[in-house]
Amino acid sequence: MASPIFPHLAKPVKLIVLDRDGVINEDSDAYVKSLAEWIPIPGSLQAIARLCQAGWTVAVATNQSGLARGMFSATTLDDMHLKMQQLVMEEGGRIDLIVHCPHDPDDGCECRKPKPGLFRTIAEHFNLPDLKGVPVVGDSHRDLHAGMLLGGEPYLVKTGKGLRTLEGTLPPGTRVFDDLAAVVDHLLGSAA
Ligand SMILES: O=P(O)(O)OC[C@@H](O)[C@H]1O[C@@H](OP(=O)(O)O)[C@@H](O)[C@@H](O)[C@@H]1O
Ligand SMILES: [Mg+2]
Ligand SMILES: [Zn+2]
Repeated sequence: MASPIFPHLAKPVKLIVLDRDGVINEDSDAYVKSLAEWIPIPGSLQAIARLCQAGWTVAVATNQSGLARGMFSATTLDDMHLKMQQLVMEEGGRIDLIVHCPHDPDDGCECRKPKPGLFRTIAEHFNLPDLKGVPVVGDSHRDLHAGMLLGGEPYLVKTGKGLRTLEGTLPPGTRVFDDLAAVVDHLLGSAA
């Protein structure tokens, strides 16, 4: 948060925003519809815990149109996020905020990525004017685009739909890594 008197002394905000499907857990073209289908990507939960232990705040921004499509209930989604939170906590970390878009693509909402609504909610939650300098990690172009609209720094992972996304044109300045664990190695300076 910029200090009102000495903005140049404002501490850098160690906040990161993660996409869910294809970054934290395995994605599926048939949607992740149940607790059993919510399977962590190897290394991702531990990567989140390493960030937390280094003083980072972790937020998740996810499109969940499967709700509007009737593929799973809000209760099932809550159960998935409880499982995600519990597994991260077992690794010694925590997820500070999870925001999701429950709408159908045709609903014309403001929160479905690539629109910036979820990222605006995250910035407001942490009393930030924007997400300048905040890493935004995704496997789809819409994740990166939405985060950049608030000033976020785009990071693409090759997990989930990442390799497909790589076939297209990436936003300028996008950094590409194999997976979330490699992004965290980079951010914590522990990359070999
Ligand atoms: O990657 P995040 O945002 O966490 O979640 C993506 C999911 O909500 C689903 O989003 C769908 O896109 P449509 O919503 O049908 O366009 C499809 O891409 C599914 O394969 C995917 O599982
Ligand atoms: Mg995704
Ligand atoms: Zn929405």
